[in-house]
Amino acid sequence: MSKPITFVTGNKHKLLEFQAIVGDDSILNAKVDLEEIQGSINEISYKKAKAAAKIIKGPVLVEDTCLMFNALSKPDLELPGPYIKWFLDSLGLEGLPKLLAGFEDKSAKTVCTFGYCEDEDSEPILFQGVTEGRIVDTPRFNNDEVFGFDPIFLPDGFEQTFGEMDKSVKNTISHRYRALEKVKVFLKEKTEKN
Ligand SMILES: O=c1[nH]c(=O)c2ncn([C@@H]3O[C@H](COP(=O)(O)OP(=O)(O)OP(=O)(O)O)[C@@H](O)[C@H]3O)c2[nH]1
Ligand SMILES: [Mg+2]
Repeated sequence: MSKPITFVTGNKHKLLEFQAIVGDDSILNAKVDLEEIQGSINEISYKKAKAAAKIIKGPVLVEDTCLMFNALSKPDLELPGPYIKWFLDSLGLEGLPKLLAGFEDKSAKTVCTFGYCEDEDSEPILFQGVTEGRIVDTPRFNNDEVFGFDPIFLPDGFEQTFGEMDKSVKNTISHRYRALEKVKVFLKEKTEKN
């Protein structure tokens, strides 16, 4: 029988969304804060997957999430991009939209990149999901517990930010959902081969 897969993340909100979207009890979880290199979105998830496989000594899934402000970005340079965690830490939800104060273009993208790695000697495989939207000036949320930048991201075609909408809605349009749709196809094909 093949070894169980472990989803490695230090973020409990990611884990809850992952479980709601994937609904597969056979996937284990390990709470490890993996080292995150400076680099492109794909390089970061690639290295996270390698590092996790080395620690877990078995097949792993990891993910890295970016928030990209189009006015601040150019091809292959997403900002705040993978550094959104540190921008959030230092500016807070109230401060982040101010980065766009001098720009008319408030459009943004959330990008989620899952990495699957069979073991530390294998090449990680990446799966990406993107949701387009824009940044609102003032945080808007309903849930008691706020997840990251959800309250300032308004997905295209919706009137509620990720922070206001029901989780069941976010989990059918989010960057994480779109990346996991690809992961699910991959895991299904892998199971069928074994
Ligand atoms: O509003 C949000 N909606 C989301 O859907 C979402 N997904 C991630 N984030 C935040 O963006 C940063 C990513 O950094 P990140 O990918 O390195 O995550 P992390 O360090 O928290 O966990 P991990 O690296 O152990 O998996 C962190 O501040 C996360 O809280 C989100 N915020
Ligand atoms: Mg991280």
